[in-house]
Amino acid sequence: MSKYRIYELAKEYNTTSKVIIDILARNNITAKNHMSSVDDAAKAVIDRTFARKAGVAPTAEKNNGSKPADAEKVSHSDVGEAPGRSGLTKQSRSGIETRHSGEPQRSQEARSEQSNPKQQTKPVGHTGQQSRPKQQNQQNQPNQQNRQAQYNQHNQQRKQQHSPQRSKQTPQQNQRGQQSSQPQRSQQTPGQRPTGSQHDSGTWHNEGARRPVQANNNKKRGANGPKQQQGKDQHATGNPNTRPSASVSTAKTEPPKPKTIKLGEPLTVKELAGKLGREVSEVIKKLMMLGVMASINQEVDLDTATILAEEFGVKVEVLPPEEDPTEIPEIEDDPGSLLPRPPVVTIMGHVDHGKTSLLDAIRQTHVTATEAGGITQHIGAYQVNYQGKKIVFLDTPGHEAFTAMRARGAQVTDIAILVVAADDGVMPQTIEAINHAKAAKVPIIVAINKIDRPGANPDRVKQQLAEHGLIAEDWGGDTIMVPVSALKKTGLADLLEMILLVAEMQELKANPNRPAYGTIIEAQLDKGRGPVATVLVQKGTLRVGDIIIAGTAYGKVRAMVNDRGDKVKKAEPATPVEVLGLSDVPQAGDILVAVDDEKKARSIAEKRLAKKRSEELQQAQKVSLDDLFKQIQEGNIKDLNIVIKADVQGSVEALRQALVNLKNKEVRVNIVHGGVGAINESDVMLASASNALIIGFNVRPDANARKAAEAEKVDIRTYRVIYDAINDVEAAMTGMLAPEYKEVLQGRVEVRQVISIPKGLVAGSYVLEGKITNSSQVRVIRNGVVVHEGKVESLRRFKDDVKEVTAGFECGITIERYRDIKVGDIIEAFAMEVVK
Ligand SMILES: Nc1nc2c(ncn2[C@@H]2O[C@H](COP(=O)(O)OP(=O)(O)OP(=O)(O)O)[C@@H](O)[C@H]2O)c(=O)[nH]1
Repeated sequence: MSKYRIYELAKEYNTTSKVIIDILARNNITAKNHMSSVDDAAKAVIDRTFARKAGVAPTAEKNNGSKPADAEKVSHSDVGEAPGRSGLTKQSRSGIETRHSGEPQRSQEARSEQSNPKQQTKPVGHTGQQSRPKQQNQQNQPNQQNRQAQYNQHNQQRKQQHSPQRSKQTPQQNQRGQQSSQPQRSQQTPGQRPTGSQHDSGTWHNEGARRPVQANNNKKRGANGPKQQQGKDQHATGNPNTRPSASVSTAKTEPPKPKTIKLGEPLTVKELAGKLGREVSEVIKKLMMLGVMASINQEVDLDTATILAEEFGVKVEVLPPEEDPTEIPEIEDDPGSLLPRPPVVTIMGHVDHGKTSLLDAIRQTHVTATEAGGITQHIGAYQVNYQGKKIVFLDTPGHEAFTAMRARGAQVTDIAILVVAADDGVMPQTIEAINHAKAAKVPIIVAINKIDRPGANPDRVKQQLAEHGLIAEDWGGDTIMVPVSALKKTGLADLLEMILLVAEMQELKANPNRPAYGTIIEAQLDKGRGPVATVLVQKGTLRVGDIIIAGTAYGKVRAMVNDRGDKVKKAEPATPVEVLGLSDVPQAGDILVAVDDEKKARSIAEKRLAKKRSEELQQAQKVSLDDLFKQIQEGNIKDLNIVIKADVQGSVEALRQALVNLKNKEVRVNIVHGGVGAINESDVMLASASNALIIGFNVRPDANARKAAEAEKVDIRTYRVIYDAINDVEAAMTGMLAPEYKEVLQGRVEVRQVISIPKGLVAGSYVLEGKITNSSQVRVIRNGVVVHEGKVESLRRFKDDVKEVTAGFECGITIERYRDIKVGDIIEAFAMEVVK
């Protein structure tokens, strides 16, 4: 019969003597103090009690307060002594240490859950702590199997009782809790180890250090990641005390994941990932799933960014676009402030159909005649009074001006008058004019002109126009067609009446009581008056003294002159006036706006100028034979557009055929236009618009074309031999165009003695730096001035010809066809190298 001291039992169970005495007392066994001895029966009671209560904190112990140090000891030894636990990282060990030393709250919680030191092995069944029971068994010998079974059973019960969420664990997790996890662990990669440790309460505090690896693993494991996250969350939820520390460490290591982001403009994938708090790779992957292939620095438009953000569960707040500093916000007019205004009319039509004649006829009949003594001044637009109502005619016939303005965003015309000669009928430019007016959604009134002519056939004109969608009213359509004769001045009143009628239907209105807004119709630099611009005021009233900005020009209105040459102080809507006082000559179609601050006007104008310059620089990117190959390589050019001009049609065709056949894998030659005659401005404009280069064979560009080509950065190449043209284009396409050279300095030589020989002069010299060779090009410099440039004729050391002489050596140099060498001259040796 063995005897056991109370203190020995207490020591065995890592508890206090009082706990042992209390347990014995409850079992009617008396033990006075820690030195008291008890028999086997009492020992069995203690063993049973601890085995049964494993995992439950005995009240007595709670009351006594377990010793954290004890708990630590167990934990440490558990971990530290576990043989073959290489999978348990140092991190998780240190995690346990951290838990006890740095997180008293957690220790408390751990204590309360694990009052029994054996319960330190609570995570049995969790992958990270498998060896603990075993190790514990080494320490606590009796009834170990029994206790182990009881412990496991209890542990399972406890999980179910105390952690409702845990019961929701995935089967896998439950399995882990019940079975030995060794097989599972063996399946895990080292990177997965922390997952098991997650269930080890101690490792929560080490999350921060481990998280990046985990994040990686999650990425690698794909679907496993969220599951593990879920498991972790469950754990955290099931154990409220652990939650704060867990969430704190999460916040520390993971980028914040916003619920809402603000986007204002397209941004790169990298920037977007940053805003979303995601890895760039995640964003790229999601984009790929959306069918968008993008690299890290590629821009994503707002729509795509919004869809992508929503995929991540992030709401997007779209910010209004940033204000363009070169733009002046338009003033919205209150409908109540609008008053009727005169219509603005443009006359269009085919060449020689009588546009100018018609304009003149109207002006003479209704301006000069009605305004007695009035001098009609050409300012690009004029007002006509008819039946007490005003009509503004733009005195810039032809659709070029009309479309040029439209291209600049200015819509000045309310009504288009299409002049068609009754004898000639519809011609190519008539059709163009119809299309331009239609594109601008401007109503058309047809003036069938020259009805006085013997061959005039208005019905044929109507017939032809009907084919282009303009059906005369008397034919059941809605296009007003007025027969007129500009020469005989007949039908003009009818035409004006119709203009007023159409204008009335359009209900043209503007607010005269606001800062002026208008369009530049014409502008030029006047020798005496400086920049002069004709402005059609469209809204508001322009006054002398107003601060204005028009395109890149700005200034203060110094004076205004109307179409009759009168000085005026103000111009109301639909009034054309000449304006003086601008800093520069604006372009036709520029918008003129009156602003309140001259500084602001200047600043905006300067910004516009800078913008224009940068746009011009971009224009320089136009195709040219010199950089064709580079552009092809950069993928900028797939079609090489060419305009061909030649002296005869045969040459045009020959060139066209030969050039088209030059196509290769990367680029295809496309002849946008081929014509006979000198290269003119219109060829250049066409080439500019279609990013083409111009090839001229036996023709030259005229002065205007040259100027335009310079301005538009259009490459013009002229040839006298057809094969040269073909060879050049071919060479440019393959990057074999005659190379450029650059100068490379080889060395500097000082002339110290001049020796006269029968053939000429030898410069007895000393190479100061670098070298000079017998094939060097040389520059003779005297007192800093270049006095000669040529080539080395001979290079000698003593009496021998040498190929080169380097720094620190003397030599004799003769220079081709140069005899004026002097002592003290510096000879610069250089070579021309090909620029790659
Ligand atoms: N018989 C007759 N001749 C006219 C009439 N109108 C214009 N002409 C003549 O037609 C020719 C061309 O007239 P323009 O007014 O210069 O024609 P346009 O359309 O302005 O021509 P471009 O400015 O070159 O486009 C001139 O010789 C005019 O005298 C008309 O009503 N009857």
